[in-house]
Amino acid sequence: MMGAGKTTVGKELARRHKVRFADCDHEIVARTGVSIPTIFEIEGEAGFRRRETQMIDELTRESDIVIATGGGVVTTPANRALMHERGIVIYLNVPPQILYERTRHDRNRPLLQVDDPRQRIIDLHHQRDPLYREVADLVVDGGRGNPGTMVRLVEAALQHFHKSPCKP
Ligand SMILES: Nc1ncnc2c1ncn2[C@@H]1O[C@H](COP(=O)(O)OP(=O)(O)O)[C@@H](O)[C@H]1O
Ligand SMILES: O=C(O)C1=C[C@@H](OP(=O)(O)O)[C@@H](O)[C@H](O)C1
Ligand SMILES: [Mg+2]
Repeated sequence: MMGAGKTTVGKELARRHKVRFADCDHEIVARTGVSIPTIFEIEGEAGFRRRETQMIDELTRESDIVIATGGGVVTTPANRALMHERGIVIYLNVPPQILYERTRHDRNRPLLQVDDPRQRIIDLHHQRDPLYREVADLVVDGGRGNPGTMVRLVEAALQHFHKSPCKP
């Protein structure tokens, strides 16, 4: 979910393991030359989702990479299939109240620019939680732990996890 720490934790995880890090949103911004809110404004959420699917397809072809997705990536079935087939998918599960506290001052997430962002987060979390669980290989529960703690929880979960390579 937005505010779970995908960008922060993913970057640190990649740094510690000396592999490339890519943030799907940042890659889209770099390619289009405009911000996420501007893409939503001009092309709507549907336009953003098309760009997101294109980027997930590109990034998941790479090896030795940690990819932070945007929180809405799971709403597109094609993305769920690509992630599941090509990667080890980690769901950072963080309670809505903490997600709200972390995102309340940020203006860069168009879906939260509403009258009641706290309720919006509760609703999105409720809708998406089953999808996150469907696609995830690992669920890491995080709440008050700092980013370093989250990175170590992810590493511990990965240590005991082995996924067979995908079939051609
Ligand atoms: N474990 C954590 N503890 C405290 N703050 C965090 C933690 N993880 C992320 N943050 C902060 O929360 C905000 C959102 O984090 P971010 O990595 O952008 O989340 P996401 O990419 O999942 O939306 C940032 O300000 C970040 O510094
Ligand atoms: O949850 C979502 O639908 C979104 C999450 C955002 O990324 P973060 O999860 O990194 O905030 C970004 O992709 C866009 O604003 C939409
Ligand atoms: Mg992010």
